Amino acid sequence: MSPVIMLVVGTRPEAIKLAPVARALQAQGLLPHIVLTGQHSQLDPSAYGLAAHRFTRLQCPATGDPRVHAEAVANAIASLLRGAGRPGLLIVQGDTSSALGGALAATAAGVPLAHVEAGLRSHDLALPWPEEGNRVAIDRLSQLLFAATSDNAANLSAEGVTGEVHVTGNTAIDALFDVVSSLPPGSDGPGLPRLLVTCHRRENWGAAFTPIGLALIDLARFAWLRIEIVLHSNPAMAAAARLLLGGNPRIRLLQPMDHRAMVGAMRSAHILLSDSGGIQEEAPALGIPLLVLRSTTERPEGIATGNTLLVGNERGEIVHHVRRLLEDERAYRAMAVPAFPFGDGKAAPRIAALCRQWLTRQQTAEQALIA
Ligand SMILES: CC(=O)N[C@@H]1[C@@H](OP(=O)(O)OP(=O)(O)OC[C@H]2O[C@@H](n3ccc(=O)[nH]c3=O)[C@H](O)[C@@H]2O)O[C@H](CO)[C@@H](O)[C@@H]1O
Repeated sequence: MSPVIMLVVGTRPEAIKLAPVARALQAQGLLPHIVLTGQHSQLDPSAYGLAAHRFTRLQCPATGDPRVHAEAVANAIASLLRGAGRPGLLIVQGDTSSALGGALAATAAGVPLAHVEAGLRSHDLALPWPEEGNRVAIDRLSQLLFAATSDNAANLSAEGVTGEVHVTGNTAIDALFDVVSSLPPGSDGPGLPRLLVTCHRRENWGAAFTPIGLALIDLARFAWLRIEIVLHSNPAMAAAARLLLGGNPRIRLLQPMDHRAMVGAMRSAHILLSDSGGIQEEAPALGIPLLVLRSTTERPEGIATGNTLLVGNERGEIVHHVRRLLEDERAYRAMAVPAFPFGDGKAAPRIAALCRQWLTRQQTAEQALIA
């Protein structure tokens, strides 16, 4: 019987980034077992190709305190691991409380742990919170660490992690390429310049969203600028956006969309304004300038290639940087050259091959012990 590989999925980005890994593991003759934690309760596995695999749904919806949620996920997965079909490897992705819960459960059960998107660091435990602390802890516990970039691997080496580190690229680019190859050619044409916005990070919740919203209202005075904000499944963020922007005829509020529609929307945008981690990886590959609504990032590679720029969440700064890109053709073009610092779209097959090799080595070592 081929080894079972358990993959923990709690949120939309984890589904997007682990679906290519599940497919690649299957191609290696391994058996993916998707564990849906319920952190994003509306997550539909079939929307990401995950329903093709064996999957188990846990009832661990996100809670106000991510530490409480991580513990709930850890307990739920621990009981799974005590049951039949103990996996040869448990894989988590990124930095959510679902990922941390999976890592804690695997470690407690003595199940080997692999981390996809290992080594991302803002080097500030308070920002983003709790993600920076989650990913440091997960990396400390992992036997296999799949770093997207050499910068990420250097972070791991500096921390003296004990697991095996491999630079593989980020599977976000695998997923992006899959989607782009399925989209009709070209975008919806030049049209009016489109500013596409997403905003969901904890540090931009509540009152912190106000300056961002006011900046969009300021920018909406340019009648020739089409502004669209894609709402997030997080009810707090959607409510804040509706309250501040809902009545503005020049700002369209869009419902969360599936990944294919989102990539299509990003590809036809003139400028992206977002606090998203995944969009920081996708924008350079799409060649769409991205202004990041954060004061720090664990993805400095996109800044180094000139595709992304940190603008924070101050009203004046946001307006200034959007206007600069709209009015300064040279500045715009400098940010609009496609670049691939986060990978070549082949990260998932690399990760799957490395998992296969690691399992084979483990089996050989165990047999040698018995012999
Ligand atoms: C601190 C931090 O940065 N943490 C990140 C956070 O993920 P995130 O910030 O990337 O989260 P989002 O922005 O929600 O997702 C983005 C993806 O969703 C697609 N999208 C967007 C809107 C929509 O309507 N439909 C869509 O399909 C979009 O194209 C993109 O691919 O947690 C992940 C898991 O641990 C981490 O990996 C990741 O570091």
